[in-house]
Amino acid sequence: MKRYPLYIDGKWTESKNGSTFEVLNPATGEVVGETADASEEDVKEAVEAAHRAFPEWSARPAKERAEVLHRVYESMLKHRDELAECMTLEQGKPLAEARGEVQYAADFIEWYAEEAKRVYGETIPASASHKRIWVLKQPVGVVAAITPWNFPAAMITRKVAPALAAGCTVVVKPAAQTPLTAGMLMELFEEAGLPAGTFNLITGTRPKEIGDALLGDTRVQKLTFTGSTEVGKLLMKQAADTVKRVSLELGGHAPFLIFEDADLETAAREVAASKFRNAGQTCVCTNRIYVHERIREPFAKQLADHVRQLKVGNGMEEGVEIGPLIDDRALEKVEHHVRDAVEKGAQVVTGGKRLDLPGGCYYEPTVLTGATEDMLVQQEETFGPVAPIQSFQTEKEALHKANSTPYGLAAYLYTRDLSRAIRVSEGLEYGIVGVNDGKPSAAQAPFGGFKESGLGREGGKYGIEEFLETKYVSVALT
Ligand SMILES: NC(=O)c1ccc[n+]([C@@H]2O[C@H](COP(=O)([O-])OP(=O)(O)OC[C@H]3O[C@@H](n4cnc5c(N)ncnc54)[C@H](O)[C@@H]3O)[C@@H](O)[C@H]2O)c1
Ligand SMILES: O=C[C@H](O)CS(=O)(=O)O
Repeated sequence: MKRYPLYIDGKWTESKNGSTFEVLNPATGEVVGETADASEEDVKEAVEAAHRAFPEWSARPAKERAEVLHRVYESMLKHRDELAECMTLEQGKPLAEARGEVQYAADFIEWYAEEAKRVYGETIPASASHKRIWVLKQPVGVVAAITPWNFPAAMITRKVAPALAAGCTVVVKPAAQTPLTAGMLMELFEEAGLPAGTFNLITGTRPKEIGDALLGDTRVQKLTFTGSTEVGKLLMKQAADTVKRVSLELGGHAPFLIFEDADLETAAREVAASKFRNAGQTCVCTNRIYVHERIREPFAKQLADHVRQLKVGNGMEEGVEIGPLIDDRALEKVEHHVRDAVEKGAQVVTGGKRLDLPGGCYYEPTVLTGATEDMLVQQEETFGPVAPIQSFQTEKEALHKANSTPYGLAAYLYTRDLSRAIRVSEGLEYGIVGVNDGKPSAAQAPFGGFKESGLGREGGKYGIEEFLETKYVSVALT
């Protein structure tokens, strides 16, 4: 069983009050680990360590910062199976997905190791002949990073990699459901030779207390948060008190538009790839499926046939494709959404109930037809393996329905008509659009949302900008 203290100022340390908490396996309910339960005092010490470490780390040549990140990248790949197993034990995703997440998480480290050396400034022709103007990019300072449970590795490296590359120092607070993967990552960063205080890890079961301590500390210049829109709004308000820079990666409610020229088998495969990844617990999962009325029935059959083949079970078993939901509360939300849909007239084509496997929070991968906009599945992020289908008649109607939500993270469409693909992609009010592609996420692309799905971008050349300030210097020649 894994056990991790806090990691503050280059040292593993118990929480000030000595308290710890257990980590449960969502597939079995068994205890799989234990970590320290931080208090406000521990958070203050972590921020102090990050503040103290900032001058040296930010002054290091970018090449040296890049070399540390490259060592972390190599180490993650070397320890991929151990990291994946740890992730599956505490989060539940199937091993194959967990191994994929380790690679995805490592890709951010690699990308920002390279990006560190390309933080360029510029010169601007001054309007006065005796003046010179140049623009600098400088690290913002101490960063507080708060991350969710559904991608225990990637949501940390997608923040820590650009922050460290830019010369910032960080305090990371992972979700209480998945602190063990964070601890393993911390070990790899420590082995890579990060200076003390550069990366600090705070785990705990009192997120508000920890968040209040981070957001209330004037030494913390930046908050980068990934999680629900509800909590994101709270933190954005809190950050205003000290005008902290804020990056928010929030909730999604992705539509998938299937046009009448779609290849049904391929379209069903892409919808399933988007919908059922991590048992439907990703921010970019398809939540709403809009199918042209002429192909609604054959598409629904195609998708249901595909879904019935999916193997549900403990993610530690090779071949399992759908693991458990993270906890009972998540399971009850999915049940509530399906019950509400059926009560309002939806039909269950396959699935539609919890799976009574021993100890776990399992729900059958489900396909519904006859969905209508008044149903909860069409209004809220289900965050579970439920695929509600409804039909549309025109492109304009499909686009209107797709955009009729406060969310704007990811959207998808399937068509073989290039003009339609371009027209609809441009019309979708979303930060990420997959055209015939149900899994568009990649470390080199700018991941982020419109509207209430967030602020800022993570990944690609854009992601490091979130950790940089822009300064210009004007020199009058004497
Ligand atoms: N846009 C993205 O990139 C992205 C990625 C993953 C997950 N998400 C979203 O995250 C949600 C699922 O993750 P979750 O259940 O962990 O979300 P959550 O908002 O409940 O928790 C996210 C993190 O915030 C912490 N937290 C909760 N309340 C807090 C408070 N008052 N003050 C400070 N910290 C607090 C939690 O402990 C956790 O570490 C979904 O809505 C999903 O769409 C978005
Ligand atoms: O759920 C959140 C992740 O950001 C999804 S992805 O793996 O980045 O697509």
